[in-house]
Amino acid sequence: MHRARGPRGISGPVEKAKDRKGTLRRIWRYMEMQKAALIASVLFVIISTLLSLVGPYLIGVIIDHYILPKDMKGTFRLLVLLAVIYSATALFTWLQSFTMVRVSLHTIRQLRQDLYDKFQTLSLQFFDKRSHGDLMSRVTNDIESLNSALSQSVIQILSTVLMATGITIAMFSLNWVLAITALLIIPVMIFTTKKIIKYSSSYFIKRQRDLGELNGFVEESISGSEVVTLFGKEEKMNLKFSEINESLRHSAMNADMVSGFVGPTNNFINNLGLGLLIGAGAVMTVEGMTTVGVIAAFVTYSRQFYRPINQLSSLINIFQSAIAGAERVFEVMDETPDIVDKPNAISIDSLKGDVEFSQVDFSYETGKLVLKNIDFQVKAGEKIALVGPTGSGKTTIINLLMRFYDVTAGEIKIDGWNITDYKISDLRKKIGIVLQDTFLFSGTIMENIRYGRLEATDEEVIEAAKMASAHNFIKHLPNGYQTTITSGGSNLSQGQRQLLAIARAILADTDILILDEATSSIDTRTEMEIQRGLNHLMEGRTSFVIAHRLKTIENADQILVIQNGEIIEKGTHEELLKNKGFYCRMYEGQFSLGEK
Ligand SMILES: Nc1ncnc2c1ncn2[C@@H]1O[C@H](COP(=O)(O)OP(=O)(O)OP(=O)(O)O)[C@@H](O)[C@H]1O
Repeated sequence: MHRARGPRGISGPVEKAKDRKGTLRRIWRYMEMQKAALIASVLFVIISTLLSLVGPYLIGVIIDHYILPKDMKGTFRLLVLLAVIYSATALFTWLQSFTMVRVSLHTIRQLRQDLYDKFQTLSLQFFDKRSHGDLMSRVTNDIESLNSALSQSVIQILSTVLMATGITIAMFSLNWVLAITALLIIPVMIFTTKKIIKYSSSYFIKRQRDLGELNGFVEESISGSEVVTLFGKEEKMNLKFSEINESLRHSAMNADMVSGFVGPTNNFINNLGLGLLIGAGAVMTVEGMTTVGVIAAFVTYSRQFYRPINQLSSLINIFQSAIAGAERVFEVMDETPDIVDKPNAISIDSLKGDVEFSQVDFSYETGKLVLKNIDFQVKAGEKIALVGPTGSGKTTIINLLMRFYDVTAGEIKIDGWNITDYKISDLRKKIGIVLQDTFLFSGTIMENIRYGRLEATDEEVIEAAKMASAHNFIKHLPNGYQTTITSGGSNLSQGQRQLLAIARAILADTDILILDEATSSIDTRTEMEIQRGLNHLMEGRTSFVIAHRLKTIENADQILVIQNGEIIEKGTHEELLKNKGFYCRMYEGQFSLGEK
């Protein structure tokens, strides 16, 4: 989430962590690994703060004891000392931020790694429940805001507090009347800043909302650009966009204008305070209660004092929202993976391919059964077709077989063992999928096919492409197997993408195969090639085919007709036709539409 931030660090409403202590403790556990660097950094902060306290004091001494008595040599000597002190301050400030950035980056790297590792262990069920944008934002924004909080705000908060304490002590030890005069101005400053922030925060909320709406709108119109063009809605979208854009300009302007008052107002109050200090100092000097040098020291101190105090509230805000972000990251880390290997999970090199579903029930959300009493057996090497209306549960059966989800009741066995007995990664490796929407990544055709088995040689890749009937079209591409595919494969036709997926699956040579047939129409020639490729692929392998055109499954060993999560008919094509049930009606429906 983008956080609106006004000038001079004034921000919109700050999100607070629910369990701040617990989250801090966990962040600490990460930072602890860098203990030495952390201690060094704190030490550097203390040294640089102490050094910057010496400066103003020394200026007072120079004025009173050297400049006023006209001791030029002594003045010069002390000026050199002052230069050394200021240089050392700069050096230690740099050292302190350098070590802290290191600590922070190491911490963040570990955190990011842990979060990524965690993602790998979570099931699809977890990802179903959350928006991808939200998860992405945890990996990027939340971790990044923690990074900037750790590398900057923590140290700044510490140095501000140290500095404020140090200056207060120094002021009181120099002259308590002047100290009280200088401090008087602080409550006034805090009070006015608070008032302005309170007034501007409603504008910030509005700006944040407008910004969110704008981002959402842009995201939608980019991802839906085809649909927009198709329906000729460009003009309407443009109008809507300029409306939101204008609204954002308006709210951002209000927010920035109001918060822009803070800086000048504080400056004004600062100067007022300074005037007061000098006035009081002048009277006291005349009365012999203080010296010009002390006034000079006070002026410098109060400059050093007000600036960090001004920033403190925004620093604390940054820190708080970073803690809230960290809490969201930890939330993901605390998810217990619901699908894990059993302690003695079996490793497998190969599967024979006997599959059995016994009275399997399943629900994605508790209480809403998507599959009811699914019961069937498949012998190794058989071809099983799953047919049924959309939403009937065909993909869900496959999801269960791959163990993307675990059954709610009943059991699934492969080669006589419950699938929960196998190592999940082994099981998934032995089951190949050719999906409707083939996943192609940007890279060459060769690389995309090789994704099926990374150690395959070029010859093996070409052999697989030949078996898949993909070789012909690849050969005619400008760069053959070296042709680059744009991400998602948009420079290939749907049929060509399917052929590549088949080649990939042939290369992967898995023991069980799942085919999700393409729904979109493909020209007859490519269709025949795909069919030929698929027949090669399915030969001797247990294959599950989610079929949309019944023509392609006439030769299946078993057809399961699914409706509303139940198997309503089961048998071969001929048997089901004879039954004159649902399948028969579907088949005749497609036949009369000329699909046969
Ligand atoms: N991740 C999910 N979370 C919740 N419900 C889901 C999820 N996936 C699918 N469903 C629901 O489960 C039911 C079965 O869906 P499934 O995808 O298995 O149907 P399908 O037969 O494969 O449909 P299609 O032919 O359209 O692909 C549907 O009602 C669907 O809305």
